[in-house]
Amino acid sequence: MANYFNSLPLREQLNQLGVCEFMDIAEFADGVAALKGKKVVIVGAGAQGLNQGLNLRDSGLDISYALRQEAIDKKRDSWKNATDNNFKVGTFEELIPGADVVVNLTPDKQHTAVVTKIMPLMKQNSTLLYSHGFNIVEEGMQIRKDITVIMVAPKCPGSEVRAEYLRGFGVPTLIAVHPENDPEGKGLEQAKAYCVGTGGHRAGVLRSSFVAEVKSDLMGEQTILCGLLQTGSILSFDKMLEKGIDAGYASKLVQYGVEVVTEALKHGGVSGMMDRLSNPAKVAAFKISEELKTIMRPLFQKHQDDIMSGEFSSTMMKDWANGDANLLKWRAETGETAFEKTPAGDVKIGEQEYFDNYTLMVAFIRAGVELAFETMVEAGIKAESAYYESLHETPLIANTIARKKLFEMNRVISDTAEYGCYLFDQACKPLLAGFMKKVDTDLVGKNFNEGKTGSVDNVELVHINAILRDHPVEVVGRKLRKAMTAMKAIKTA
Ligand SMILES: NC(=O)C1=CN([C@@H]2O[C@H](COP(=O)(O)OP(=O)(O)OC[C@H]3O[C@@H](n4cnc5c(N)ncnc54)[C@H](OP(=O)(O)O)[C@@H]3O)[C@@H](O)[C@H]2O)C=CC1
Ligand SMILES: CC[C@](O)(C(C)=O)C(=O)O
Ligand SMILES: [Mg+2]
Ligand SMILES: [Mg+2]
Repeated sequence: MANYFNSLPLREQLNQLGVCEFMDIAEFADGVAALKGKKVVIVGAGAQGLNQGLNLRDSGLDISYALRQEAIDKKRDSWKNATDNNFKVGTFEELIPGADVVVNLTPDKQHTAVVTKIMPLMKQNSTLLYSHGFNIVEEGMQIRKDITVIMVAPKCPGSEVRAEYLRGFGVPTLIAVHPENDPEGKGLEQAKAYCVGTGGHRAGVLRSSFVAEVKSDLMGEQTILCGLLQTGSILSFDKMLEKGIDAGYASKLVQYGVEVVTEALKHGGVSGMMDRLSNPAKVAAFKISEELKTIMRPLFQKHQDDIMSGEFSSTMMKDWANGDANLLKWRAETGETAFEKTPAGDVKIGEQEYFDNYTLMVAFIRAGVELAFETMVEAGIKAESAYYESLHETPLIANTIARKKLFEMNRVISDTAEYGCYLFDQACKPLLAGFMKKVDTDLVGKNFNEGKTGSVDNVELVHINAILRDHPVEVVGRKLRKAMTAMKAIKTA
């Protein structure tokens, strides 16, 4: 097998990279009809598998789980997830032959092995569904030509796919049909029906391509969504300890601060988040984030370049072949950081205090969101796709850090995302060493406004507000958030 993207002529690469059409909710008027009465068999009952299955069943679809024999024999978590929720569970041999749609929600590193096993069992003209295009695009998996291959990719961790559905909302989703496998032309209707079943149509759906989804998803998860939230959290906590801030306070500020700060992002974009600062703090955060953008831009561009060229995928696949040596090493190192090992203190921190005492995280998030968006767009990814991957998903990842720190984030995201997150973190921390030397407690741990005159140059402030509001991520964001009519605010800590 060879990297599918690299096998395409440049013209077709750009064509598939540029597939991105915001779908009007009226296009989902048929609901789940295209899959009603069909047998949908999910392979894998993990973060995505279980939560998508719960939503799909609640949406009236026939859902069962095909698990590995050993998972059944040893009653592993996947078996417990499925049986505890009263789903029918069977082996590949028992369930795949009768399936109309087989949903592959196993880890990316297992896809080739899993698809090789299940494809011979799949009936003629059935459908294979992915939630990430890595196996098709980066590994170049060839699927039997009578099988329809589609993708429904939630831009969100599995736990939030379920949580937002239960709130009556959903998560932004990319849907796609693999152009090499749509023999009966039914792929798009089935992908739309599946998307309705997960609730994604309520949050916003992009008709995308396998190529566009992979190249944007890998970039978002490695940089702003996971990598920078990890690096920013660890550096912020270490700086507060260095400066003598109480460890319990520091831990709570970092663990819950990213959720509180990004909740403002969710509703008002970058400018909405920045507006929560005092004007003097906003000016400072703007200047700091400009400096952060300058320092980190080459790293963001390297990640995007390596994703486009296939260098990232081949590097990660070498680690797969080496028993996940780096993944496991970096996971262990993260677990040993002071932030991860220090419990949040039993201390009251008001919602506004998270903004006033954590200006640094606001600066990190503005820099990361804009950098990720700018880098994706300059690489040919369309603005709507870049928005979902750089801004909209950030608060949903922050929710996982608030739950149980970086451990929880890295547990619920995919192994692919976890590997990319560590890859970024390993490079970004030393890159920011010089910058962090200048950071003091007014930016992290104490109220920025304390002991300051509070004066602001009005002309400068008007200029900064215009720059923030006119950034392309804000322009596309205002349009997409308008479509998310049912989005619910969450009760933050
Ligand atoms: N995590 C996320 O939030 C997101 C993930 N995705 C994509 O969704 C897919 C699934 O990811 P995710 O939910 O994180 O995966 P998880 O690691 O959470 O779950 C994997 C599931 O697959 C099973 N499994 C593992 N290896 C095999 C195998 N060789 N054969 C059969 N079953 C196997 C596991 O059960 P057991 O080991 O017990 O057999 C488990 O139930 C990936 O393609 C990922 O990129 C997309 C968007 C977000
Ligand atoms: C952000 C990581 C992710 O892409 C996701 C939850 O969307 C993943 O692969 O887990
Ligand atoms: Mg993703
Ligand atoms: Mg991903």
